[in-house]
Amino acid sequence: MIRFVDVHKSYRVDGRDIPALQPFSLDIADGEVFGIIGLSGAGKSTLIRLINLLERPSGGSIFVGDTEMTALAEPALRAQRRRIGMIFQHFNLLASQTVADNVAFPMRLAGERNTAVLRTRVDELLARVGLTAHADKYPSQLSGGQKQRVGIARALANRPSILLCDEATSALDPQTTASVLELLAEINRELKLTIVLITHEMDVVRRVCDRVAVLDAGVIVEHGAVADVFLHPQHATTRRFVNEALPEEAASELAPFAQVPGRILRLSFRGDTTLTPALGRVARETGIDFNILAGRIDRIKDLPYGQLTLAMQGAGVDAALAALREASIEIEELSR
Ligand SMILES: Nc1ncnc2c1ncn2[C@@H]1O[C@H](COP(=O)(O)OP(=O)(O)OP(=O)(O)O)[C@@H](O)[C@H]1O
Repeated sequence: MIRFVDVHKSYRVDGRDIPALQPFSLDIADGEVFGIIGLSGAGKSTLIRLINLLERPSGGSIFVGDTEMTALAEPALRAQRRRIGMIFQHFNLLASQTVADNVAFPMRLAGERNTAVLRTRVDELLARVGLTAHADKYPSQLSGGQKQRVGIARALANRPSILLCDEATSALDPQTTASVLELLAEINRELKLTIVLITHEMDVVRRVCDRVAVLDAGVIVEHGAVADVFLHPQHATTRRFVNEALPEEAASELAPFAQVPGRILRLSFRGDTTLTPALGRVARETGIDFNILAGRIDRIKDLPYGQLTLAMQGAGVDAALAALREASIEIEELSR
């Protein structure tokens, strides 16, 4: 468990304290993928760097497991930091060292000198990230996605229990982003590692995170299970992020429905309800008519979900809505 208790952070600039994070408390559970999303300057980097105390909080306590990080002196803190791996937007690899030496670097730093041990571990890590054939290359000979895989292998070298990802896919194209996110999900599943990632893209959150916190100007305005936040965003900033990830839905809300007869409804299906023909059955049973205006079927991490915006008409609409709710379909009435 990573636990923030009444933590806040200000930076001192020209003798003045500039607040970066307002007081907050937050728990991140062992083994989960936790996303922190926010616009530039919202405080994401500050928040993630508090976990390994690359930034010290101005107040409050931070715990990793049973250890109060904020109470540790420098040598003990260095030892604790080895339990926390980190990857970065611009990879931060050593240009003059090979892939294998980059991966071995944190082990050497931790005092490992046995070349056989180092080689075995490096081989194992490079196999995990799919770079066995690239061990003797230099970073400049690799693509962005390959560099980030080296970054991931290096971050895992000392067998951390937490992996911090600081905008790890922001410099990558969409296809490479997808494959790096898939690798992070696999590492989370197989190594049971806790992953905390910061991003400004809701799609990154949708693909890999279990829970998410939304940061807006230093304040956590919303946090919860990704499916809940995604399907029912409460805060204006969250809605903006969700609309970026679901452009068709956003467009459908703006479409001029004035010409369409009936009540405009948005139905959300999650998990098993996406697989049942509930809408057809309810329409037959209640005699309503419906006209589909927009829709999408996708996944939130491993959870299939669907959203349909439709116009529904007929005497049986209220009975139909009750029957759909009975079938665990969420319904929102959209105003025109
Ligand atoms: N070392 C620093 N000294 C002074 N102010 C800082 C420092 N680091 C960050 N800040 C300020 O703190 C606020 C939060 O910055 P932070 O980098 O945490 O945000 P962010 O959400 O990660 O932004 P980005 O996505 O642009 O990296 C900003 O107003 C920023 O200018």
